[in-house]
Amino acid sequence: MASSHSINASLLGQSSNIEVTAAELVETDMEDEVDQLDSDSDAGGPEIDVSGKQNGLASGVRVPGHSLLPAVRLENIIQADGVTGNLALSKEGLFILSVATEEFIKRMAEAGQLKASSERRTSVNYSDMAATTQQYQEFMFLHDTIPVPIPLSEALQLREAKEKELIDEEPPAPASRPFRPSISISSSASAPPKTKAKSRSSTTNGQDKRNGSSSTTSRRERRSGSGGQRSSVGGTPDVDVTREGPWSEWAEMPGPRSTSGSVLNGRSSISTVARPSPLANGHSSVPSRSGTLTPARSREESSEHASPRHCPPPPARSSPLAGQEEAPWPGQYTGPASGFLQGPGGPFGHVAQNPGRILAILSVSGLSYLLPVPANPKIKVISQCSLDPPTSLCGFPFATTLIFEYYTMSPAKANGLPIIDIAPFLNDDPAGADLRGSTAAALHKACVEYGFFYLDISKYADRSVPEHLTDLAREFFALPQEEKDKLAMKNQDHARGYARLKENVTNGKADNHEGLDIYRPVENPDKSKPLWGENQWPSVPGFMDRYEAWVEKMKALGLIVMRAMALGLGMSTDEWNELRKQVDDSFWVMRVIGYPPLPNDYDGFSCGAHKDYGCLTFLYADPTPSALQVFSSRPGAIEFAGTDLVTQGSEKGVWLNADPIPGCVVCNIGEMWEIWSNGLYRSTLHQVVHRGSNYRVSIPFFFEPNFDAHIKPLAAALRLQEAEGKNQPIEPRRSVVYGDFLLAKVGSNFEFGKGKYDN
Ligand SMILES: O=C(O)CCC(=O)C(=O)O
Ligand SMILES: [Fe+2]
Repeated sequence: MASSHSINASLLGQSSNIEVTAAELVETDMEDEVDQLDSDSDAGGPEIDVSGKQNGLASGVRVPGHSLLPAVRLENIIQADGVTGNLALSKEGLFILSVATEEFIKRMAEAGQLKASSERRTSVNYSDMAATTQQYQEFMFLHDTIPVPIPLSEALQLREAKEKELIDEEPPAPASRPFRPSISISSSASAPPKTKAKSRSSTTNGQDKRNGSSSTTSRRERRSGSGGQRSSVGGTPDVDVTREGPWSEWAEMPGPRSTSGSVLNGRSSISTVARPSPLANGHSSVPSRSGTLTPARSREESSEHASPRHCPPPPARSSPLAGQEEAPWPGQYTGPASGFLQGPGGPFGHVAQNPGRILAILSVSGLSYLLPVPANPKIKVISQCSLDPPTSLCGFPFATTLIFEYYTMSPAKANGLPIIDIAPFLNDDPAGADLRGSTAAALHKACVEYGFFYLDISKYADRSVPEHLTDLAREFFALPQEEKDKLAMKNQDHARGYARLKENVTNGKADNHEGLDIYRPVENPDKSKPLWGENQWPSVPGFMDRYEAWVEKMKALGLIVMRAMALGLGMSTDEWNELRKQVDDSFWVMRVIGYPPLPNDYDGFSCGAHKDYGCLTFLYADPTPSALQVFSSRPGAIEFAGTDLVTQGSEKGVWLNADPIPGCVVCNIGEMWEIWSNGLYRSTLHQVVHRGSNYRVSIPFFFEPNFDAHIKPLAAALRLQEAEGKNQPIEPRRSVVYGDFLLAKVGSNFEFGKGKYDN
């Protein structure tokens, strides 16, 4: 025990500036494990050759075909964790593991070094390593293992306040009562965040402003209350696309990682049992690059490994949804180590700020509690843990630390946004015709009802590709400001390039993000013409190539989805061919956006409420939860929201979290589709409110019509509306040439920067 404390202290503590991690406050019994590992070697176990000489290598030299990591060390770790059960790892398996581990060490060390050098330091310290788990998707799974340190005084204050709050909320149970951990969270804590209902006038061509006072535009339309009319479409198959989809794929995958008090050896010492998962044995699973946990083991197998010592089965009454279908939590796990203790709003700030994945720690000094799980149908207990033995830290007794994880119903179910698998449209296999029909119908329904949906592209694009793009984006955003400013939009046509933090203004308020806009290249570029300049690419190695490849992929996806939508609208082949001609040379735009956390007192949003003005947006975002919000006035959504109704324009509704789902992009339709569909499809308001502690990156790709496309209501949409309206002829409403429409928006940006454009 002492050994781990001393290691922690040496890592974290400077006598003048003592820092502790949240994990230290949540004292665990992992010291036992550390001691045990140490004692392996102490007791004459295999010598650990840290020099690599065991492999005949000079220290520190990586030679292909050899590993610096002694196999015996890896074997010890694997055996100590019981990772492979009774199965032995072959020599090759072990070797590959050690090579991969070396690669991991290298990458993480490089990431830490990058952070240190960005602050002009020569030594990489703890906080640099902790920062990597905030900044790089591939290390985010270590979020709780290497929590960002907070000052001791702050941590103690938070803990004290938290304890006081808990004691105020519920009296301790009689001492004789059997220990039945539970926790009380006020129901308001589980409700979606209250976002300010912003009062904005309804403008048809809302203008964005840059630099606060300017009259320039960003690439978003800022309209409120001007959504497309909702109408249901008769005769369309009513397909429920909120299917298991990726959920079923993940059913065998671990959900959120068990809260780990472990700091140094990276092994979790806390187990979960309420929802059987490979984590039930208390081990950190092997992460994929996305930070999701990959090894899929059967439920039986995982419960076998459950440690009864740490994992009492949940009380029968623990879950108000007991017996209902268990759904794994797919999003990025946000552990108490940072989110809870450091989240805005102090203790429970995390809870309030992150509905959907509520975690709570109850540290009790010598008391047992029976606190009722709130009778709130939105809350489902997914795991609980108790830690023993009783211990103390910094003089504070910790008789028992309880950790509960709650989450509201799975986001797809909670937010109701459909998940649509595009796979049937990836080929023309005649056997897939039925599936294509139902997918097209599902798309139609999603566009009528929400204007937003998840597009499952897991069979189309490897997840690692956009993940890598976010890493590249982080590299770019981590550059010194003056480097980024070299790509300023004003150096080109005022549309292509980099916009600083808060430069983009929505609804009169500066957005708390920075971004890089890349547009479809044009022939004969001329930066003196709006939109007609050249793209400005960061010099980050690989950036341009990787992003260009993604653009190609997304352009092709645009055509695939358009075809599916044409089918959903009941268009004939000829009609589709006509529509295709309007989008086959898309004047696409790609944004790379970086969002620092929104300051608590910030009078604005990460990205204010707006509608996208083009055709289709495919949004890939890192796994940060509770950032992108979609406005919905559907009755189901309102019911879910309870009292959190907000008014946007003339509509009452609710902001739903559109958290990322692995393998999916969030897709929404822009205003061009409102025109094509004569208002049948909705272009929906959305906003970003990123209150997490990490730096969020998103990469929306805007698949737009051709520059010269003449957009007007499609005959198929009018037919549908007429059928619905008992065959009364419907007047087409609006029509625009896309390029003119775009210039009207972005042109004013140009005028602001350059003086009036005169062609
Ligand atoms: O970052 C996001 O999640 C959304 C960004 C967005 O809506 C936009 O750029 O239009
Ligand atoms: Fe948007």
